[in-house]
Parts: sequence; structure tokens; C-alpha cells
Amino acid sequence: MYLCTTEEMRELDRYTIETIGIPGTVLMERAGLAVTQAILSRFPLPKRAIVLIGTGNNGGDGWVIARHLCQSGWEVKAWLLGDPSKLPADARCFYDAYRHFGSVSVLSAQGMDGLESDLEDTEVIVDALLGTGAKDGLRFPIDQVVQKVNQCHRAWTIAVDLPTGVNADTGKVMDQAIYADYTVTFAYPKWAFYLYPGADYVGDWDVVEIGTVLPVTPKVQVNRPSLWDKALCHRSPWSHKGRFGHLLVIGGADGMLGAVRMAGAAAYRCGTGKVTLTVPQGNEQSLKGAVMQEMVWSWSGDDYFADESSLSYRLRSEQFSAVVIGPGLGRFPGEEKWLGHLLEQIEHPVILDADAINILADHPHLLDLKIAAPLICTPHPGEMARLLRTTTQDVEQRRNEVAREYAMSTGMVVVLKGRFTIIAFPDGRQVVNPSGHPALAKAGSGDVLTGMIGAWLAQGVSIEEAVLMAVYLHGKAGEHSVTSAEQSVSVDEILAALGPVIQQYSF
Ligand SMILES: NC(=O)C1=CN([C@@H]2O[C@H](COP(=O)(O)OP(=O)(O)OC[C@H]3O[C@@H](n4cnc5c(N)ncnc54)[C@H](OP(=O)(O)O)[C@@H]3O)[C@@H](O)[C@H]2O)[C@@H](O)CC1
Ligand SMILES: Nc1ncnc2c1ncn2[C@@H]1O[C@H](COP(=O)(O)OP(=O)(O)O)[C@@H](O)[C@H]1O
Ligand SMILES: [K+]
Repeated sequence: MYLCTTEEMRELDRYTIETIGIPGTVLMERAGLAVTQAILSRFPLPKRAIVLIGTGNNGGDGWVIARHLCQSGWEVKAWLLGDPSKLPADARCFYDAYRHFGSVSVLSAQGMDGLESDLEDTEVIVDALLGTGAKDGLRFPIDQVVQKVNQCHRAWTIAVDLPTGVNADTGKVMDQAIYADYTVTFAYPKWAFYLYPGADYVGDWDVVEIGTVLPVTPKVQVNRPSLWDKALCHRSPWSHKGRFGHLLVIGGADGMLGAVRMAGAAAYRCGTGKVTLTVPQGNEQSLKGAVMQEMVWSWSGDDYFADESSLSYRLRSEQFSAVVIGPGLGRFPGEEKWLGHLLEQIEHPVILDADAINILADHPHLLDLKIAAPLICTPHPGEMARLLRTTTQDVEQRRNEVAREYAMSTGMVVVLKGRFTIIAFPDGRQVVNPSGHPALAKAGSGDVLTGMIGAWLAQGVSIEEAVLMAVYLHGKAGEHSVTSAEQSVSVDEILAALGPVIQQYSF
């Protein structure tokens, strides 16, 4: 499934109508009918509905809905918020058609009394005020009506295409917006459904196909198993550990050994043949006591000298197929030179997480080095803000934009974590991830994700498939692990959920 911007929606509209030759009224009728069907499937018996109608094409869909509801025996109040003489042609056509079935109230500048009493009495509110053509800053009287609608707690509110007041591309709210219980959107989901705070306003939502055609492939996709499930095949009976890669996890400073343990455990759960954890000198004994399968080494901050115990030497002598740098890494003198030296040596995919990201944030010129390894970074919004030298709030308000720009400017694959993790590729493509659960909002779950990405990279899965698969299944494991109170879910339970979740998507 792709996701479309308003610009792409306009192009889709234009192409379908002008090039393909499908009249706009056909699309509008299909759009309105699809929303009506959603309403009728929830309320099979006739109810009282208010249809709030704007002066654009979103309002056009509203006229279609009002007519179909009347024909289904509903008691419909159609309220137009604007001047009927200014309706665009398609909307006017359905305004005229509707008037054979019901009357229209036009909101006057004098007052809202009539509309207010209708709102108090209604069971269903249809928001057909503004859709993808909305511009910033709700104007009078729409602003007032939005406020009144949100005070109607007894009615069920359905938004046509998009709740009024939500910006489709940014998810921002124009001062206020309608809190919909359900949204029926046309052709493709919009960014607002995956961004804060817009996603809180759309309620449950569905996409309906109305016969539109987009001439170009959109740049944004929604993550789904068909993008990567071919990489999740069962093992041949002749398998041996050497076929499933060797992942090196570098991190685990004092007090943060758990981070490398969790990444390593996740990597094993996702099928890696061998996992080596390497922690600062002095910590290896404690770690050895705490792990079962993983091999353990140590490293030191001045490790770039090539003696036989150094990381550099071992990177050259061992056959690692992917490297994770960062879980519990900590900060230390000489970190910049240390990380630069590692990056210059590794040829296999490298995942930069946690403090490796913080080191990079303080020393961005590290990316100017001659680095052969494909780089993947997995920042949470705070780390992303450090990379960009901005605030977390700024990152959260422009998640899609910052992830795309950073991936394009650095050549890294960026996994911007959060409620809907965004994966951005250096060529400008993006994938937004729908799975996940607030149970994952807990220290340690990021380490599990890093281990999962490393696991599939180590096994030779392509970068795109490995990242998308890991992010999706990590979210699913979060969902799956909630068997009682969501706040009580432990990282062990998330790890334990990986088996059943992977099983579900393996063929
Ligand atoms: N794409 C498709 O294939 C299909 C699209 N379809 C539908 O068309 C919708 C897009 O229609 P659209 O482009 O006419 O825009 P729309 O959302 O009605 O808004 C424009 C109107 O709102 C007004 N207005 C704007 N901002 C405002 C504000 N802040 N505060 C107050 N008023 C504001 C603006 O007034 P103006 O600024 O022009 O004075 C104008 O009157 C789309 O969401 C979908 O539902 C389907 O019918 C079938 C196929
Ligand atoms: N509310 C949420 N909904 C879905 N996923 C979430 C939510 N909160 C956190 N996560 C996921 O949990 C992980 C947390 O990672 P991070 O913040 O780096 O934690 P850690 O302390 O383990 O490094 C990320 O993959 C993030 O997407
Ligand atoms: K709407």
C-alpha cells in the first residue's frame, strides 16, 4: 500500500479526469457511496444524521452521502457552510440532485442556534467540510462548527477523506480539528494518519478505491509483509550455523551491559548463526556470566592499534557479516577516532545505534571518511534531534521530512523510531510502519530492534528487506507480548514473542 501527498492526490485527480476521461462526478458518486456504505454497515437501521458540507469537492461528497442516506430512510439534516452559488461544478451537480430528496440549511452569519440544536439531537455526524484542499487556519464559521462538533459526545462522527482541520501532509492541526471516530479516505492513506497529532483525530480508518489512477509511483509506502516475507523462509534440513551469518555487537559500557545482551538475544531469536558481543575491557567477565550462546570479547577506547586483541585485528580476521555499534556503548575519550577507524575498516552493513549515533552527532565529519560499509542508523526522536542539532519537538513535528532529508544527505538508511517508525532511504523513498504498541515504550526495546535488523543483515537479507522486516516484526512482537497489563510487558516477553510472530509470517 502506498501513501499519497495532497500534491499527488491532485495529480491523480487531474490524470484520472483529464487523461483517462473518467468524469469527476463518477469519482464523487463512488466516493460518497463508499462513505454511505461504511455508515450503513455500522448502522443497518435508519438513524438521524447531520451532514456538514463545505464549499469544495469534499462538500461534493457530502451531497452524495446526504442523498444516499435519505434514500436509505435516514432522517438527514444537510448543513452547507458557505455560499451555494460558489459551489464547483461537480459539487453543484450533487447539490441539485440532493435537493430532490431533502432540504438544505445554510449557516448564516447571524448565528449557530439552528445547527447547535440539530447537533444536540443527532446520532451521526458526517464531516464533509474540508478534505485535501484545506489551507491553513480554519476560517469562520468552520472553526466554530468544529468546536461544536467536538462537544457532541453522544454522536458518532465520520470524516470524509480527512477530518476537517487536519493537514493531510503534515498531520498538524489548524488550531482545532474534528475528532472523528472513523475516517473513510479515498485511494490512498495520507501522511496525517501516521503523524502526530493528526493520527489522533482520524479515529479508525479505511481506504476505499474509487477508480482513480496515479500516473507515477508514489515515493512513500506503508510497511507490509509482502515487501519482505520472501526473505523469511524455513530452513533446509541440511542447515548449519555457518549459513546464518555472524553478527558482531559492539557496546556494553559500565552499567549498560544489558543493551548488548538484549541485542544479542534478539539476533539469536531471529536466526543468526553466530553472535559475538564485545564490551569495554573489564566488563567481559560480568557479561560472560550473563549470556548463554553469545561469544564475548572486550575492546578498549584506543583499540585502533592492530595488536591481536584489538577490535581492528579481529574485524579483519573473523568473518562477520554485519556489525552493530552502539547499544550501551557509552562515551569515552578518543571515541571519535575510535569510531572513525572502525567505520573505515568494516565492509559489511553497519547499524549505528544509541551512543554511536550520539558520537556521530558530535562529530558529523565522520561521514566524510572513506566508508565502504552500507550504514543504517536507528535514532529515536531525541537522537535524531542531536544529529540535526534541533529539538526533539521539531523532529516530532516534521518526522517524515527530517528522516527523508537526513537519509538523502548522508546516504544512510534512517530508521526514525516512534509510534509509527519511518524508514527513509537515500534515494528519497520512505516506508512508514504501521505495527507497534506503547508496551514497547521501555528501555531495551530499541536494543531488541537493533539486534533484529543486525540478525537479518548478518544472514544476507538485503538491507531494505532486513530493515523493513525487523521494524514490522518488532512492532508485531510488541503487540503480541501484551497479554495482560501493557505497562508490565518486559523485554523478555518481547523477545519471547519473536518466535510466534516470525512463525506467522514465514512460509
Ligand atoms: N482526489 C480525488 O480523486 C477525489 C477527491 N474528492 C474529494 O475532493 C476533496 C478535495 O476537494 P477540493 O480540492 O475541492 O478541496 P476541499 O477539501 O473541499 O477544500 C476546498 C474548499 O474549502 C475551502 N477552504 C480551504 N481551506 C479552508 C479553511 N482553512 N477554512 C475554511 N475554508 C477553507 C475552500 O474555500 P476557498 O479557499 O476556495 O475560498 C474550498 O471551498 C477530497 O478531500 C475528496 O473529499 C472526491 O470527491 C472524489 C475524487
Ligand atoms: N508508543 C509506541 N508505539 C509503538 N512503538 C513504540 C512506542 N514507543 C516506543 N516504541 C518502539 O520501541 C523502540 C524504543 O526504542 P528506543 O527509544 O531507542 O529505546 P531503547 O531505550 O531500548 O534504546 C522503538 O523501536 C520504538 O519505535
Ligand atoms: K472532511
